Amino acid sequence: MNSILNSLNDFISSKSMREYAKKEWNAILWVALITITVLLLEKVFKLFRLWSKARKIPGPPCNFFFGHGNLSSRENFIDLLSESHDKYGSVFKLWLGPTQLLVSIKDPTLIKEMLLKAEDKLPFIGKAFRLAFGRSSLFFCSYDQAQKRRESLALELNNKMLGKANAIPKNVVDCIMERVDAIMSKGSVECKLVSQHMAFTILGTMLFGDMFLAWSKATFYEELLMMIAKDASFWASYRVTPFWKRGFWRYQSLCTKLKCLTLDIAQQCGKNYRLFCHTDQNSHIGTEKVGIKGVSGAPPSSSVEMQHKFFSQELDGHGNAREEPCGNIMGVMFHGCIATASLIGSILEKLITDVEIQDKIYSEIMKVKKGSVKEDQNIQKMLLLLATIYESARLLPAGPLLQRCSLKDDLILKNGVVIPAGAVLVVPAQLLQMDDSSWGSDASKFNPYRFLSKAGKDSDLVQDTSHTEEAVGPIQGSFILNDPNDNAAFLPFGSGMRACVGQKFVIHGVATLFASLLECYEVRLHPQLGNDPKSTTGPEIVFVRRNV
Ligand code: HEM
Repeated sequence: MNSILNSLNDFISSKSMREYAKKEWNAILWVALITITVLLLEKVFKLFRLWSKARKIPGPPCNFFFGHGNLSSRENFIDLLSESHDKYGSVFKLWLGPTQLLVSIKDPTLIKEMLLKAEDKLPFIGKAFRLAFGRSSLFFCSYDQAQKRRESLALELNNKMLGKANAIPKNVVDCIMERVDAIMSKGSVECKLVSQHMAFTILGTMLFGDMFLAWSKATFYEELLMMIAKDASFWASYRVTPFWKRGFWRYQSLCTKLKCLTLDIAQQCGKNYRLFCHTDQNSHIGTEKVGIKGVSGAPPSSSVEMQHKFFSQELDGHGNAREEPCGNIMGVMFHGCIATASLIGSILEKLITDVEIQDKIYSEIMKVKKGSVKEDQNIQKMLLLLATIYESARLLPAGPLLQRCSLKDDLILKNGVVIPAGAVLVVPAQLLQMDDSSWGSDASKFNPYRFLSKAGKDSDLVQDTSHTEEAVGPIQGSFILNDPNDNAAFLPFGSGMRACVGQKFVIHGVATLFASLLECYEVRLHPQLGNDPKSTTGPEIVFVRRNV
């Protein structure tokens, strides 16, 4: 009897347990269903919000659900933007997909406003850096995450490095010149290759110090960086990271090698700094021991201090455990080398095509040198050289678009246009930098004098001095150099909240390099190999030693 009662009890309790479990399960399913519905409704609501706000921005009609995606893959996207701006005005929209809105802005005043207000970058750019170099804060899409590191790098670059007469030390320039001599002994050089090498040496010594010049793995590092640069955008363009592709893993192994090399040289730099500080600052032993070339006996310079600060922050992940050690160093090397090489290449090309300007810059360099008691180049006085750098940057073909977005808030421009949050904002910088309305009728021509004004009359810009008496001789005293950023259509370094933090450093560094280069050499187009239209490496050039 007892056993019957027990089994009846068990049956009832297991039945109520089952029912309880069933109810629990149903409740979980309901909660999941409600959550998914809320999330979907939120997405649909956001989509309607995006569509209704975007409706007010002019643009080509879009009858296809997937938008103008086919147009964005048109061979020359810049031509498409140019045509659409002519048709729809200074702000227009394109749908790249049902949820992807692109807004292009061409009016300089609106651009300035937008670049100040839109603080975030496109997730695509952050992804390219993250896939190659791991998580880092510089080049991160959200401004909040990048701000602190941006500010510290900008402060270190601008204050400490520019406190000196030259942005890059003389021994670095000498090292590059030695390399140019060695290349020249073999004949002509490819413009692209020599520019890349110059940029790499400038950036390497800026970040890693003088020991970078003697680093045996520097050539391999340069090759690795260029291989990664070739494929970075391609792998980042996948929506889902393509772990199943062999090519992706080959790319990842290149990135891992680069990380190991960066850690290696960064740790050596850290050790060097400590050794450097522990030895008697007035003795020569310290620097010889650690192999620092060309600075024997000098106390730790501000640039060495900067490197130490940069490395200690980088090696300990800048206090953020989620950051890849040295991720920012690799990012700066990557972006800095490519962009600086492109600028140096652009200057070299302009100098070989405008020999008259090259001769004038040479006279200017010699005049400044004669009047200077110090061995350092006095770059600030080389106005035509600096104006040539600005003008080459203006005509720089690299980076035709600036890209931004505002991840959280809508953007309201002064002209009343509301750009919904999450839209891709582009500025066709290349179009703007060659626009007649901002630069005059000779906008597409190389004319460095557009950045010079007659002294005493601020607004009196030099028009075309190529045939005037003044233009033949050096120009200091009678001219002043305009701030290129005064013209809102000067955007080779971007503008606003996410503008390039390396602008001043690069302009001064490249000027120092060219002042030394042009003092010793004339740069000429190779008479036979010169301009091969099929060449992907730029024109072949020769450096002809001057008889001084
Ligand atoms: C000729 C050389 C260079 C050019 C033409 C250049 C150009 C640019 C441009 C166009 C941007 C985007 C700006 C924007 O969206 O408004 C940028 C961002 C940046 N540049 Fe450069 N750059 C050069 C060299 C350098 C160097 C040498 C460094 C560092 C030492 C550097 C550090 C940065 C950083 C950190 C950013 C990212 C800012 C951010 O996303 O918050 N750049 N650069």
